[in-house]
Amino acid sequence: MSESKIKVPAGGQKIVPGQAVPDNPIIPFIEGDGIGVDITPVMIKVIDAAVDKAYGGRKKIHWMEVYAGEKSTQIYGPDEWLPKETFDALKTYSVSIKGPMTTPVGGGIRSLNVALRQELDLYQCVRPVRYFKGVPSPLKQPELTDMVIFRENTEDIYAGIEWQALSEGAKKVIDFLQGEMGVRKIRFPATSGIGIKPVSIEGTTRIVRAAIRYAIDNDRKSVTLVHKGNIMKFTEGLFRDTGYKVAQEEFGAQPIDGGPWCKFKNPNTGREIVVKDAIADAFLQQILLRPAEYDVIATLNLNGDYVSDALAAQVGGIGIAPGANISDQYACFEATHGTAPKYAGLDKVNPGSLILSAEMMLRHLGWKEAADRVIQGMEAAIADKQVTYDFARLMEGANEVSCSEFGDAMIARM
Ligand SMILES: NC(=O)C1=CN([C@@H]2O[C@H](COP(=O)(O)OP(=O)(O)OC[C@H]3O[C@@H](n4cnc5c(N)ncnc54)[C@H](OP(=O)(O)O)[C@@H]3O)[C@@H](O)[C@H]2O)C=CC1
Ligand SMILES: O=C(O)CCC(=O)C(=O)O
Ligand SMILES: [Mg+2]
Repeated sequence: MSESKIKVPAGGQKIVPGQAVPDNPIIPFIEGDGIGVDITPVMIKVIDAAVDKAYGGRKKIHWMEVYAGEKSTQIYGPDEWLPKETFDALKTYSVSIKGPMTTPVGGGIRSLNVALRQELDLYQCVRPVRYFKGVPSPLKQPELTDMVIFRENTEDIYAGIEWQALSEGAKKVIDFLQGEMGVRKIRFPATSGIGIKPVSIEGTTRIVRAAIRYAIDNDRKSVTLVHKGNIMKFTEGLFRDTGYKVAQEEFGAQPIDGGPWCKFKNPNTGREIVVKDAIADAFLQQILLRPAEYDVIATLNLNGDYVSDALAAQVGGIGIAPGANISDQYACFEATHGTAPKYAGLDKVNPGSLILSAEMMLRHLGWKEAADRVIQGMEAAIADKQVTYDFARLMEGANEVSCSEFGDAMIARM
């Protein structure tokens, strides 16, 4: 067996699901490709400072680097994009954080990000979208956008089940569809690539359940099922119908005016939670024109990907868009954006999205006081107009700072 490349930090302890989080947890992190080299060290510095300021040395994260993506190929060998010991560490230590990883277009390796989500069954991609005062936005009232996206993270066309045009596999699938299933709608059968879109009752039930539970726990007003079920009836339509069923059967929601919208009383607060749906194209215009009408969003994998970036832009861009990938056992936090390769190594981009992803991680650990410090530092740095290029180019009188200087500006204001 080859020697482990992972150095387990002395003095740290494992987080065990179902048990109290230790004061010295070991948290594995993947640096990430592209701008990962810029944002990941800044995130660690900011989070360490927040934890220290909140707990005066009583609690401390023991960071443990694990490898995936380009760095992994340098350390383990040319074809080792996602080593087994990385998977094992993410499972063993339960809670982790990662930088972005590159996925080539058209060919080459399949997404490592998607592979991680599928392998660990991280079925909830949770992406909160909120406005920080002072951030430049294309909207007149960006503060009206306050949503939390629950994106299904393991199914859909995003699962990557495809056959390349002109390949033996594509020919076989097309022959089967035409010969055995009576399909007549493939316009150019000889030159089509083929993709499969699995959407299940089980997968939909668990993501919608998670979204509704979140709405209950966080006293939110509505959960909107976003789908394209008018066109893709047996996949996206199934998502909508199953979503309403979960609301009615598991949470006792009652139809409004004969349905399909329904509502139930939040058992904690007595306030009503409405469960409704929107067709994805209409939803994308509504979030711009009437954002205040949307709150918690439950949607399929590909829609969730598009909606995440669109909503991030409404509140100032992808530089401050955090996220979490969560299963019933594990959690791996990551920003919404990618590797932004043209900025890699320039100490330029906004580290806010990864820092806010780590802030979600602190709340997940129950370290609320440290998470509050992070928000305080972020709000104050932006209010003082100490911002990275992405905000500075759209703000009057801003002082443009580097990626690492933004982290320092946050720490100085916690
Ligand atoms: N979870 C993951 O690991 C993800 C990985 N990816 C992968 O990343 C690679 C690059 O994808 P790409 O489509 O370019 O999308 P990116 O999200 O990487 O970048 C697109 C643009 O968004 C802006 N941006 C991104 N991150 C930041 C930041 N931290 N601060 C400020 N601005 C930022 C920049 O805009 P501007 O040019 O205006 O300055 C950038 O050019 C692809 O291989 C893709 O597959 C993509 C998404 C998620
Ligand atoms: O895996 C990738 O490269 C892209 C993933 C992505 O865009 C996302 O999850 O938001
Ligand atoms: Mg995306």
